[in-house]
Amino acid sequence: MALPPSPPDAATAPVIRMQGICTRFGDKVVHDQLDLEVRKGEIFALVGGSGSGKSTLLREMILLQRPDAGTVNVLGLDLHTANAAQALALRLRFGVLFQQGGLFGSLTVLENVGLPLREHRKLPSEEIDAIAARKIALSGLPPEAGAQYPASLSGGMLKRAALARALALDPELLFLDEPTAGLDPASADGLDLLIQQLQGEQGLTVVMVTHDLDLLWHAADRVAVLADGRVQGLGSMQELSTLLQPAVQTFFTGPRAQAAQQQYQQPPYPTGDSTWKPR
Ligand SMILES: Nc1ncnc2c1ncn2[C@@H]1O[C@H](COP(=O)(O)OP(=O)(O)OP(=O)(O)O)[C@@H](O)[C@H]1O
Repeated sequence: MALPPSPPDAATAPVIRMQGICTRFGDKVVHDQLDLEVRKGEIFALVGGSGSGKSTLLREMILLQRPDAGTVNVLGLDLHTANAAQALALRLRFGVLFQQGGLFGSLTVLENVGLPLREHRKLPSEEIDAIAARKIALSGLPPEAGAQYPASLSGGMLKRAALARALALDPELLFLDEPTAGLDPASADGLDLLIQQLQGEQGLTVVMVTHDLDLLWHAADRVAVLADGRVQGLGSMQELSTLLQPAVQTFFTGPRAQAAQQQYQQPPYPTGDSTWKPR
């Protein structure tokens, strides 16, 4: 007698499943029968050369764009057949940090972070401010940052404020488009740690597009390398480093790539510290 199918393992069940994705702009084929799965609770990175279709893929996951063919399923909802109400309900379950931050310059940080709550939750104003203040703290900003306007913030603080807003509605999924782009190394390192902390403490699934090799080595659980319209390699950076495909090897050759790998393999921890473990 045939055994019943085993139930999906909740720990590794896909929260995003893309199958047979084809995307074209005019004659240009960006995705060609691309398949991809993101598992619950992981930090998943999309990498690839310029124009390889990373941002387009991210836009297809967050309902900003439709592929020409294929299916996209996010948190159990098939985006192709979803109606407007289902799509809106899904949007409220994920947060997005766009590359430019996207904060409103005429609003304070506290008002910016509170905006999604004002739009989508019927809560008293004081409660919204209190939640927004908690998200600001969670994002590593000092409480006084809430009263500041975006123009007076540094690049690193702006990213954290935008992250606080992306977290306002307690998302299950967090999408990050080049989260460390344009940041000085110290701010970028701070954001690396924050992303890992959020994933660990809030149980978030994180999907990010990045070129930041340090972020990939230190934070990403799995990395998908896009080239020629498909995923050419998938795994941890350690696993990818053993693959020979040229599109994958790009991330492991050259002085910057090697410096990032060495830094990961020789972290600054006291020698003899047996409690330290690499991710
Ligand atoms: N709305 C659009 N209209 C026409 N072409 C587009 C559009 N959006 C993206 N493209 C093209 O699709 C290709 C993939 O773009 P995409 O932004 O997804 O690449 P990417 O991998 O994110 O690149 P980068 O790392 O440079 O940001 C590029 O050649 C781009 O010019």
